[in-house]
Amino acid sequence: MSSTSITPEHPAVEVEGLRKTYHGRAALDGLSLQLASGQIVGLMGDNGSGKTTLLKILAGLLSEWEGEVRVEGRAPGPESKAMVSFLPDASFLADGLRPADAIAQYARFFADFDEAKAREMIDFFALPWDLTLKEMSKGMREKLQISLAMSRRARVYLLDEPISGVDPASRDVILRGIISGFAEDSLMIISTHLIQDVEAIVDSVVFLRGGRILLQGAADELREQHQMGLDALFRKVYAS
Ligand SMILES: Nc1ncnc2c1ncn2[C@@H]1O[C@H](COP(=O)(O)OP(=O)(O)OP(=O)(O)O)[C@@H](O)[C@H]1O
Repeated sequence: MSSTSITPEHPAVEVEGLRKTYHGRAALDGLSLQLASGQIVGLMGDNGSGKTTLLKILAGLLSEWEGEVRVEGRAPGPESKAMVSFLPDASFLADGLRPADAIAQYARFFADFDEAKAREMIDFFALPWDLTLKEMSKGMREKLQISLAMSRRARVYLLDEPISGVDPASRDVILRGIISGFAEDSLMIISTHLIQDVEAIVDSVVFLRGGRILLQGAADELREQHQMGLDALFRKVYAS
């Protein structure tokens, strides 16, 4: 992906000395990170390592943290939020909505939302137009939410565990949908435990542990340097 990207003047995401505590305990502990656009980044880490906390801060959904955060050169706020499409790990749509209602809701909320693209993705995923979210399976809901999140013309896409809880065949379909929706000059960060599943689509990875970066780099370089796949590398560095 990176070979066709344009080089922006500033990284799409810049984080310096980011610290976030909950009840005095650090979820992010002085984290620094710079990510250029034009790539898909795998954000990986064990349970509680701070992935969701980081994504929520980048999405402008959490306050009361210390450090410097810039998204497309702006501090998290209304301006940065307009450029960020965030897919939370839990369902965020009302149970009674059907796909067309959800599309209408997104169109009202987001100026950069492309309704036609959302319809295309929903058809790509072969989702039923007549079912409400409540009547859909978890995998179907996940696909619908991904269709909506990917149909914004955002500069930064933040996907929190987009393939957790769906069967392996659906994971592949979801990842294909995600790639088809990815504009190559934007930045996408995908948090996941399922490294093997995303390995083929990520350009670079960030491994978190205890709210800090354990390892970061281009996927190809890490594979070459360590002579192993990212999944094996993850297991090795987290076991040590
Ligand atoms: N609302 C909250 N109140 C208190 N503690 C929280 C809250 N949200 C997160 N934490 C704590 O912050 C730390 C980081 O949590 P976070 O959800 O960011 O990790 P994660 O890497 O996304 O984990 P997982 O892989 O399990 O989803 C954990 O210790 C968690 O208990």
